Amino acid sequence: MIEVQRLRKTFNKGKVVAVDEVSFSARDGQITGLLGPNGAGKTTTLRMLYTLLSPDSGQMRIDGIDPAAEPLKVKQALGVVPDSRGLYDRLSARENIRYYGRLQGLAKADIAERIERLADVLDMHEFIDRKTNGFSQGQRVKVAIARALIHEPRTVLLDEPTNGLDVMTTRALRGFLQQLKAEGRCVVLSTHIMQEVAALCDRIVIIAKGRVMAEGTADELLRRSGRDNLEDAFVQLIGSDEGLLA
Ligand SMILES: Nc1ncnc2c1ncn2[C@@H]1O[C@H](COP(=O)(O)OP(=O)(O)OP(=O)(O)O)[C@@H](O)[C@H]1O
Repeated sequence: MIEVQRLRKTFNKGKVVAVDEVSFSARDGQITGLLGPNGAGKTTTLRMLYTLLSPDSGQMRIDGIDPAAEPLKVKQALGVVPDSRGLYDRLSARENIRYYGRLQGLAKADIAERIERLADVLDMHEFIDRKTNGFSQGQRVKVAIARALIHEPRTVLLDEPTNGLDVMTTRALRGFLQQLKAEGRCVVLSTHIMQEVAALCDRIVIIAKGRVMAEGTADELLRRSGRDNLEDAFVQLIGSDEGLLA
């Protein structure tokens, strides 16, 4: 469970307000989507949650833990797929994932067994022992996801996870995220693709210009906007369709 209250982050000595009093919650057993155009503040919000940035003000709790006060504890509780997938190119996929398992303090045998399981569900066997240098986008995302999940975190944050993926890989990834949800995990993803939130998310947090414009289920957002399709509802709630992809 994630709870965010009045989170604020500025850059360039306060001139750029990236995140402006953002509040939302994300529950276990649900997929929550942060939907917003480019530059809305999605990545900055996620970075604060996973302790890469510290907020100027506001509160965050992940399963009751404050990332600012207990960053190590939060790192153990979270699985993160960041926007830059950041793999070690000279290591194989298996070595990349194993390295994270070791950082999380897992036993070698457990890591080996979990890598096999993740390679099965993410269909990675064909490339698991190749160096990641030269990997396709889809292969890189799969390694980043396996790496994020090696310690079986309760909460999973994914920054634009389907960016650059083809239709088949996107479908497979969506199925995988549904599986994480069915296991009772709290899944939060950011995207600027409307179809993605419509297809996948139980709750949608619409962000634009650093602010939450609306939050709710797809049905609630439709009702609130008075529109009969999500695309029109999003445009109505954000005030523009600039930067959003259908
Ligand atoms: N390190 C930084 N220094 C200065 N400005 C930044 C920094 N990081 C983010 N910003 C600015 O903060 C705003 C929000 O950026 P952010 O990356 O959070 O948006 P986003 O919603 O993730 O967008 P996208 O969909 O393009 O990834 C933008 O105006 C961006 O230029």
